[in-house]
Amino acid sequence: MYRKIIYFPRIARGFATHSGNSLLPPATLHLKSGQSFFGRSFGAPKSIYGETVFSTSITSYTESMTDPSYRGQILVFTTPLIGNYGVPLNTAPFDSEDVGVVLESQKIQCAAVVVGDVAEKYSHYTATESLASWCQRHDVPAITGVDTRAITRLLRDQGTTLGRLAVGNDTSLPAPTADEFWDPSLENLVDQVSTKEPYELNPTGSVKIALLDFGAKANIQRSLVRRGAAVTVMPWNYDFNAVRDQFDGLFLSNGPGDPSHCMEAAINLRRTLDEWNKPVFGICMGHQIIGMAAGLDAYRMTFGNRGHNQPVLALASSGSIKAGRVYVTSQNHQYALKLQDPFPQGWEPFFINCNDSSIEGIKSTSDSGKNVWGVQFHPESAGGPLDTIEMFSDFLTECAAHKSNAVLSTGDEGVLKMKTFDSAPKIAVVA
Ligand SMILES: NC(=O)CC[C@H](N)C(=O)O
Repeated sequence: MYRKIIYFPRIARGFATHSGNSLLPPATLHLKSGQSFFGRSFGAPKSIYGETVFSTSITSYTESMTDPSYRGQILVFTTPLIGNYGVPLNTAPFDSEDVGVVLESQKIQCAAVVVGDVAEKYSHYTATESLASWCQRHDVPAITGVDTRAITRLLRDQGTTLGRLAVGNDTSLPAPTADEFWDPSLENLVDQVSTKEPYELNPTGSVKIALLDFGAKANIQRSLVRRGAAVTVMPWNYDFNAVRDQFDGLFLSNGPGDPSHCMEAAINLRRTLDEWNKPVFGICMGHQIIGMAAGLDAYRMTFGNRGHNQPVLALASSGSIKAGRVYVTSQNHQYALKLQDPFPQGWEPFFINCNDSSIEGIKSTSDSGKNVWGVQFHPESAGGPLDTIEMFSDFLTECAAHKSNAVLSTGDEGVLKMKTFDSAPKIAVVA
């Protein structure tokens, strides 16, 4: 028996927002647990199913929405006003670093977005369109005018919940029955977003990195390329062992869905780790694959961690990371590695989450003869803090250690941002 709870649209709070605008078509978010939230549609005029998750990030809706790890998810933003800085042109060269996009991939990856108040007017010097027009152009439905706090409190209590966003005429249909909901975690979403063919970025770079693409965010690629790496991006299940001698290091990217669909990659990696001693670094899904190859289990968290202010405590020192320090990190995950005692031989916990004590990183022990790191969070940010960005330099420095002619550069993300501002039009202050 599902509880039937009805939440009515919020009263509009801002003059420049859509909420409560009765000219917009109706939209309803149905949760499989029985609750329905009524609002207005500002995206594509179509209805979808997905997994309803919330993000506590206060900025970077553009980066989150283009992150392939959000594939299949109905993304609820807890920040009430979303869209106020619009959306930039995704192919503009200003920050592309030769990876082809400004945002995190070519298109919107999440299934839908849910916001309290969408900003109709936007203002930013790089913006070329509104959030609403971007969603419509990418055929992604969106709802505004719902109580995102109420939705988030439900999701925190009952966990990530399957949902349906019904738009327009579909809002007059009854809520779907339990078996009509689509569960994206049953599918191998990685296979849907990973590159089908290998390709190279910055081929003249002197340190050769193979990147297994589980749904890589562009800023991971930029963070490697900016530091001087040549990056060969490979499908997630590529037989890296057949070509590994050509590379100085292996990188495993982030990616959507349940990591157990990628067991094949963990088995391949286990062989790599047994037979190859060069550095390996993994982020989020990549970290989970490293853990599975090391013999750890991954489990599904209640509501995961999605946001840009997740504190993690370093338990060990390595490169720029100092044991005992807390780093603020960007995160987007539903699964995590299980803490076990003892840890598999040759491995140790690297970071732990200060809020929920989940594992945030693992590394090979210093006496293992290996250089392997996995982190559950996103050192590349986009969006979020750059506290751990130097982990890319740490990784590439280790990859270059056996080469006499390697030329690496500092990433200088902060400096790059200043350069971007140098070329910006003057900001007019309106009284
Ligand atoms: N961002 C990621 O790589 C997420 C990894 C995995 N899909 C999870 O949800 O835990």
